[in-house]
Amino acid sequence: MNNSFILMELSIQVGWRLDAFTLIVAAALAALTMAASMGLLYLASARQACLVDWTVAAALFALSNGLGAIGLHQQAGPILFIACVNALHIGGHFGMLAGVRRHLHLAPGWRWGVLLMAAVLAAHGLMFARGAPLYRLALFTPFVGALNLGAAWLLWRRSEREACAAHTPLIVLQVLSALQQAARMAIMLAYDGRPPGFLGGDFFRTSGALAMLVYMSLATMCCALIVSHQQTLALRRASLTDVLTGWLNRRALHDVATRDFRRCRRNGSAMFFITFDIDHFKPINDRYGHGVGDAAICHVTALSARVLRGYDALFRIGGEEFAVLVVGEHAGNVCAMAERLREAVVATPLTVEGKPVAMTVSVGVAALDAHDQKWEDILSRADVALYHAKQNGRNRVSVHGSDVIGRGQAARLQAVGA
Ligand SMILES: Nc1nc2c(ncn2[C@@H]2O[C@H](COP(=O)(O)OP(=O)(O)OP(=O)(O)O)[C@@H](O)[C@H]2O)c(=O)[nH]1
Repeated sequence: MNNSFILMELSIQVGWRLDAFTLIVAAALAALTMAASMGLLYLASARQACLVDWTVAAALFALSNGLGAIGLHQQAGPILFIACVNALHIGGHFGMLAGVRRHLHLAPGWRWGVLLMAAVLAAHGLMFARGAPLYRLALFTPFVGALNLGAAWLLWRRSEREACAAHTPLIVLQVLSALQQAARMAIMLAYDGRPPGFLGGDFFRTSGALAMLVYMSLATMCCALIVSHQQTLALRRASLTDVLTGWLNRRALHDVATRDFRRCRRNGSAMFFITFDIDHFKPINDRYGHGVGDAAICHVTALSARVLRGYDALFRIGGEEFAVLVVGEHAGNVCAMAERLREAVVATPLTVEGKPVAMTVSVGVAALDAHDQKWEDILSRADVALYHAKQNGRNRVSVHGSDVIGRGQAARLQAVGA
């Protein structure tokens, strides 16, 4: 049974009375609270731009309800007054969608929102819209429903896996809002614009104001939840990322490698570490200064990331030492990848003050072994191979374990250990 009918029944049995004017004032206050909450959250710390859209949306709702309360108090208003109430209301729903779009890194499209509000104002000039509230409801409900469902659909389709839980309440709220608007319109149409009383008052106004009050209260919570969860994710990402290169740090290495080691052990998949270190890096620092040293590190990581495209497990594990975790690849491909990495650094010198500065890297490769107890065992073998590459003249790839090297690569790569 529809919620509205349940409440009608209850109001008759229990004798509830909620007057529309009080409800509209309460909805305006709830909208003001949301505007203040979103605005303060933006100023206080979060600084997420979607908060600005949601502040504007809530302010439009507050204005719409405030004007609605004045109109109701004066019992009637000119059509321009009603047009402003409706345009602001639809603008508020557009603002909710704009905030969702910006949160998902899409353009908020406020230009379309302003056009929509202007079109709503202009539509009140039509004979049809000048008539009974039922006609306006029939005209505008599909737009509000589309805005509500559009926001829900975007959140559902474009949510990252780790943000799903925080997005779900707003998705549900937007869908319920669209359903509520459709149910309200259907009841109005079914009773030809004159349904029985609702909670002791006029159905059209009382149900609309009550729905608005509930929507504003819940939207405040849903939007705040999304923003605070986003902030938590950003902090977590920052704690796992190296500031200079944007590569993952040692803490992230521990999390990712522990998870992948267990999975590879279970599935019997291959797992490799490629470690590499910039050769003679200290002289670059000493000669050109730390700033150029930092640029050299970024130069090498950018080149490596291009060669290792598709592998996002790239780690900075020391000052100028890096590791790449590769899972499920053939040993031959991993060795070829390590060689391409070395070649890319040789082929692309760093430019300092317009002059090329040659750079090279030494690379070590090791694979998961049947006796390994932990991922650190593979990494330390890759480090042994890297040390071997350094000892044997640098600018070369050494692979731990001759069995890891394919026959085709044996000529170019050096094997270390058993
Ligand atoms: N600019 C800059 N230098 C760093 C950073 N981290 C470590 N270093 C420097 O990197 C240098 C590493 O020097 P070494 O370990 O002697 O290695 P190397 O000179 O590259 O020699 P080999 O590795 O043996 O080829 C040290 O001078 C560190 O101060 C950083 O983030 N930025």
